[in-house]
Amino acid sequence: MKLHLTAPANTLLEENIQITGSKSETNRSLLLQALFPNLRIENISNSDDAQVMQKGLKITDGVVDIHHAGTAMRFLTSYFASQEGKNVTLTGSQRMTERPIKVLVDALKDLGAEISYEKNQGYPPINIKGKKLTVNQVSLPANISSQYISSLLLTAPSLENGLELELVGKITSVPYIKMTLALLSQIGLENSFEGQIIKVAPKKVVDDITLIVESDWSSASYFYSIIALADVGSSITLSAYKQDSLQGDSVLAKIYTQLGVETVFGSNTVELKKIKEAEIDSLNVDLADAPDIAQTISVTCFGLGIGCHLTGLHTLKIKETDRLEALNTELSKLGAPISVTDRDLTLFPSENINSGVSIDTYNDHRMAMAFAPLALKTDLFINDAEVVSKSYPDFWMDLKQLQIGVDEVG
Ligand SMILES: O=C(O)C1=C[C@@H](OP(=O)(O)O)[C@@H](O)[C@H](O)C1
Ligand SMILES: C=C(OP(=O)(O)O)C(=O)O
Repeated sequence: MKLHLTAPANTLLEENIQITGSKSETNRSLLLQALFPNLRIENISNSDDAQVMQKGLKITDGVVDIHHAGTAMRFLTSYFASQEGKNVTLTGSQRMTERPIKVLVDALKDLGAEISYEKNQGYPPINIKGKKLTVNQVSLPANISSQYISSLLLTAPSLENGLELELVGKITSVPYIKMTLALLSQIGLENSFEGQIIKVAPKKVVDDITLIVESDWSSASYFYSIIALADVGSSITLSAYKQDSLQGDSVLAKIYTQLGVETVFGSNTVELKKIKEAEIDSLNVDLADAPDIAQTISVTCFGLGIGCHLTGLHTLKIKETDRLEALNTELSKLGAPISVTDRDLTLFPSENINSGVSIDTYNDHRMAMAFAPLALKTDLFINDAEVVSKSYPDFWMDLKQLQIGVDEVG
């Protein structure tokens, strides 16, 4: 599906939007619910990634296809490795077979797991024969993906002797690890994170607790971008959000103040208000803790005509696509003066935005959603726009609610 996006007649916006639950919190909660069936979950994400996770958790034998869902791939690996009697092959989309999993598989093998590669060493598909894991200490590199660590931590409480992880090297995407531990704490599972060591105690039963998933902050980023590009005085209210979020991407509230957007927290809402034009020439941010908002921020800066220097992007090359290359290619098509390395992105200030450009999305939901706000500045096309369903199936409907023109073209 190719979409033509055009500016709303009035770029002074005022709207309320309900956003689906965080896919990160949902997929963690679902795994915990599989281990402790008396847990309840509210505000579950309606994303594809949450659906494949739900389906995957029900399978005991045979092939589990998790499509593009990185969290499902990684979280289910530890889960199945520790489930005695289950024998599954975990696979996914073509891109998933290019996203590395060796660090996690090596750690699980050190704990006694039986896992083998079905095609390329170090990559899905993998075959897992579930076993009782009794070894409880392992070390693993922490600078490639935090999902390997969260995966081990989520399964840890169900292991006979719990788990002690030693994280080697600089730890990346730290808030996601803290989110995992916070959810364990919410259901009464003892854990600690000191320096490079994380410990989780074993437990067989937990109290009847309801986990309430906060709405997705990465999804909120596209509305931050829209408000930053809209007229001063515009406002969008998003629900359901809270100030003490578990999601690292809530750092958006702070980052976007530099782009003229104020965030006002209500009892379960955030109101994003454009209070002034951005007063900086260039935005400098380290996104090692919030890699998923790199695309949004670079496109906002381009739309505002300001530059940016985004660092800490070393994980972007192994996500749904090589996001650094994809941003370089698509922003260049729009006329942006941009350069990327394998860990940072620099955009120079420029006034010109080419119109009528077709943005390629590379099977990456965030490519589609990050470029969409540019419709406030110029008309553009989004190729394969259905990719948004990976995390935010209602995205295009919600844009229409803002009176942005969203029209399917042949
Ligand atoms: O644990 C999670 O829910 C996630 C961790 C991050 O991945 P990395 O740790 O690989 O950066 C993030 O990019 C991804 O969207 C979700
Ligand atoms: C990187 C992402 O997802 P995952 O790694 O879970 O596929 C994302 O949603 O931006």
